[in-house]
Amino acid sequence: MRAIRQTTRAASAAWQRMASDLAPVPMSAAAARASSGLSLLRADDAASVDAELMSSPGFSVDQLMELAGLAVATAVHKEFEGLAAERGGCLRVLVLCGPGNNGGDGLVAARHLAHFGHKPAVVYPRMGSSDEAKRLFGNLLRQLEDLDVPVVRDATPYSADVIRSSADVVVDALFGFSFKPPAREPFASLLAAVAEAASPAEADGECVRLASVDVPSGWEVNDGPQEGSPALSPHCVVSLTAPKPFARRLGAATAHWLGGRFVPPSLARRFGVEGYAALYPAAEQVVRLDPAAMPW
Ligand SMILES: NC(=O)C1=CN([C@@H]2O[C@H](COP(=O)(O)OP(=O)(O)OC[C@H]3O[C@@H](n4cnc5c(N)ncnc54)[C@H](OP(=O)(O)O)[C@@H]3O)[C@@H](O)[C@H]2O)[C@@H](O)CC1
Ligand SMILES: [K+]
Repeated sequence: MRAIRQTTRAASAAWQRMASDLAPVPMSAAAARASSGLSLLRADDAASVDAELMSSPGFSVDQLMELAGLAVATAVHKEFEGLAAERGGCLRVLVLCGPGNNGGDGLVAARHLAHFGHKPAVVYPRMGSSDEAKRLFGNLLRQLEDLDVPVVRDATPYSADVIRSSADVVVDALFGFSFKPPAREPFASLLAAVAEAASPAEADGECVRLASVDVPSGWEVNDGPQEGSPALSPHCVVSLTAPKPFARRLGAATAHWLGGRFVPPSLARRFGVEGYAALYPAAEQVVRLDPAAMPW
């Protein structure tokens, strides 16, 4: 009898061990995001994806920038279609371009916005000084000149009032995933002016609409707005390749678009971002993300 009880106890313990092995283990939030392929791309991983695209699939920076800038222009056009209709179909778009590739995306976007029938103007205070930067950005500037898009190199006249009176929409292409806060001049003053111009003016509640390319400039890529520096509140963000972790800090009122539909699945999988490809409808180059459907 005692032997039977011992055998029964041993069997029950073995069963409990087996049952606990089979029970679903609660997933960490990060593991859940990775398994859905909808991870957020931290700044250093975004730089790695960029570098790998240019080494292993052999993309040139011109190719990627062209697709990124076209996605930005398309998202801006779609997001502000209602406003454009109120303005007779043509928006005055002030495109603020920084010294790196985020600024290059802005130069490309300005060209496509002109082709879409809008009226872009570019502020481009500082261009990279390497031979490669001079070639790449020099070509983009010449292409804008051919379309009679004005390019201003001095940012100092751009106060909040000047921005409000000269633009319906501001495209913020000042800094992307390589930004390290705090912003230095002349960008710090320009950011303060844009932040003010994009907040409803007390007098009439009118403000320019602000679209940020990849990252709202001045925000830390992984952590979001920084205390003590002017924080942009964009109406719309166009993430490229995959959203970065700052996306958790976007308010519900901010439209979030995704573009940069060029990452091969094998590379995307290695960074847990392969799920974004399925969100694009048919041949669209951009998709408006539904925050409720994102695991972050
Ligand atoms: N695969 C993709 O997704 C693709 C991404 N693309 C785009 O590239 C973007 C990343 O471009 P990126 O690496 O050139 O860097 P970006 O953020 O433009 O800025 C670097 C510049 O800013 C400067 N700078 C930094 N901090 C500063 C400060 N506090 N105050 C003042 N200046 C400061 C820095 O100067 P430095 O500090 O080095 O002197 C340097 O000159 C990415 O977000 C996306 O938009 C597409 O074009 C192609 C495909
Ligand atoms: K930006």
